[in-house]
Amino acid sequence: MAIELAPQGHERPQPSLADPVYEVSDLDIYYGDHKAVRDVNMTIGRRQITAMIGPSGCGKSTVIRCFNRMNDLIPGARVTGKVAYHGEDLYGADIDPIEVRRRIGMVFQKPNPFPKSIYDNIAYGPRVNQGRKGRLSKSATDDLVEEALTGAALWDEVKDKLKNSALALSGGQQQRLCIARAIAVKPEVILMDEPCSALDPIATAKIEDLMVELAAEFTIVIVTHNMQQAARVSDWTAFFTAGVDDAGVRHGRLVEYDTTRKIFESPSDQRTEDYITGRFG
Ligand SMILES: Nc1ncnc2c1ncn2[C@@H]1O[C@H](COP(=O)(O)OP(=O)(O)OP(=O)(O)O)[C@@H](O)[C@H]1O
Repeated sequence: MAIELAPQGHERPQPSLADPVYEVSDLDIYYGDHKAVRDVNMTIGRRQITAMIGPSGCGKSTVIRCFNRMNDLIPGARVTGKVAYHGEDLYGADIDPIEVRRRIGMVFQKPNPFPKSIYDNIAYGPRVNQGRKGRLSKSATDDLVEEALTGAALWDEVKDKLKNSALALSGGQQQRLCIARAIAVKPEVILMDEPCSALDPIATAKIEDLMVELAAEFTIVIVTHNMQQAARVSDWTAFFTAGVDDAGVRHGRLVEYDTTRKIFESPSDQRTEDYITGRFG
């Protein structure tokens, strides 16, 4: 299978971890007594696009949910090891997980707009964040809505129907709306868990282009089942797999993490090579 790396028009700077956003060390993640993922060590760089790939059940979603403490919402989920965010322990006692989730945006597999107008979907987050500082003025809100929809490459398609229900948009438009809603609160990081798996190839291509554009401003981590997608858009790729230990227990683990070029052109680990060449998974 030929895998195309960064097609024309996707010009990205050289991959760099010089400015780390996350430093993950010896991370193990449990659901109850089951250690679902073990020994994750990786650094995620600012304004890099980092893809997490691997066969079903290897723990990609479990790991990405640790990057904004979404796992806290799953009963029995807990972590050991460290997820440092700008050097600070994201799981430290003084860290407010709600604030974490406000600062680190997330886009899910299935577009999930609120059952509100397009405008209100975008205005909601900035209005909540404004909170006690008083109401956001109409013109400031209008500006924020336009800026976020433009940033998510949706403005031209919706600018004449901002009061219409978001649920009337196509799936691809809804997903771009969800991205606009995420960027409206000006996060530093956007986590995307299989953001294109419910979309057709044209809508997928638009989201891929958008990811590359957004990476000029945001740090992006994406889980994808689609290796071609990882190869096309990401700067760094983490390959996970699941294996059974001596006690017969199945754990997900990070096999190899490197630049996307290295992972797809000359992986160091045989398991990575088998996966990307389609011999496994
Ligand atoms: N909410 C949960 N409660 C208990 N176990 C879970 C939960 N979510 C995931 N797991 C387990 O954790 C392991 C990793 O699952 P996870 O969904 O993170 O893998 P994945 O690589 O994202 O899979 P997929 O590609 O199929 O989405 C699996 O063994 C799964 O059964």
